[in-house]
Amino acid sequence: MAERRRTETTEADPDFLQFNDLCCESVGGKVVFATDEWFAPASNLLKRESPQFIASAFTEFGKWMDGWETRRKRIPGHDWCIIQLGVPGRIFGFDVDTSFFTGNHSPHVSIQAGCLGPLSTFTPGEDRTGMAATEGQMAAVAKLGSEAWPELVGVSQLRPGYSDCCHNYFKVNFNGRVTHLRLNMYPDGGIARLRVYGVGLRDWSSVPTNQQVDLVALTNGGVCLGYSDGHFGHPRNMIGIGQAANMADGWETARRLDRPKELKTDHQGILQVPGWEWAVFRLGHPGIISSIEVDTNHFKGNFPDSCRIEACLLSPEEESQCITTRWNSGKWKLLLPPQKLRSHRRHCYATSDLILDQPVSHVRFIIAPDGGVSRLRLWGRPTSAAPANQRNPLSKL
Ligand SMILES: NC(=O)NC(NC(N)=O)C(=O)[O-]
Repeated sequence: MAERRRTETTEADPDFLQFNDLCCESVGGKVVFATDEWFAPASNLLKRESPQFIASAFTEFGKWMDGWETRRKRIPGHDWCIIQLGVPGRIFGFDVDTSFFTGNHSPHVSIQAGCLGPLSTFTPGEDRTGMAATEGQMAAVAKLGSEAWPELVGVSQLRPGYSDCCHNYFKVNFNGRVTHLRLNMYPDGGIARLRVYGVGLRDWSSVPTNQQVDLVALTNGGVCLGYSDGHFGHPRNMIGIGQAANMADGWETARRLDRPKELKTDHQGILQVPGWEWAVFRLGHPGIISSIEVDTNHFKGNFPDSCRIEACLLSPEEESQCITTRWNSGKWKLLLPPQKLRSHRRHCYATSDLILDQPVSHVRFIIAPDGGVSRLRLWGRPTSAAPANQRNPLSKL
């Protein structure tokens, strides 16, 4: 039986793991080229789910592996692939996860970054019968000049995919906007997943100031900067693309242990409980929020009883202070008063439900007492207030 994995990070984990995965297939990331995909396709690198191992699974090419695995190279060179990020942005770190690749993991890796327009795919795809990508595909991809892209991770050793050492974390210090990555493995081998942690960077100059946009969306540069509990699902899932696929694609907390033995409600039917859970987001751009959507899709026996939303406008310096004080800022103002929530349902709040019409840059989403929410949408129009913070706000340095 599969082991239940802990979704929360620990103190020892790098801070960048809190950011969004910009290359996951669920946000539109795709592999556009790979030199070789003999044992397993490079698209597996971008799967959302954790890697699996099925001891009895074999294909006509060899052992079935849940990752990208090339053949043992018998010609000069090394294997590499080009990945198009689903959300272009700034990258703060990588996890090169070698789970289950033991004896066939790639011994070394490097990662380069490019900034270009969308590409169509050059991959060998299902054709794994050649020794490598065809000459035509190699010639087409050579025009990208990817071998000269800036290096975000220099040639580095990878640990094999045993459960206690399969995560190979690399911190990145690079200010540019990235659209594509070149992942090099030396000389060949297997990697289970590539996670690219960062914050989306949208070109706001092309967005008219009267246009309503979801200011917290991952695609628009929204990012979760703190939360009280993410036992079953990280709050950043709420700002993902489209509807949530299942409960794992939403924010879900553990059951709070301080719930009274006997529950009581107030005159609005809202439970009177001592505790709540919270998640703070920085918007992709400061703006005035005019409508809100809170979706409890998939959360049927575990939706929160109620929610409320606070908001404020913070400078980068104030943001840093808030992070060190766990967001106990005196600046929070109520945006959406407490609302009773319902099971597996989209709740839409119009301008008349909101009690703040000032520009804001950060929101605190509060649920009581606990439970799960699949999506949070904050529709509004961007204002000319200060641009979003560009450095890593969670950096411990
Ligand atoms: N037993 C293996 O995993 N062998 C090979 N890999 C696969 N996937 O079959 C290899 O040689 O790297």
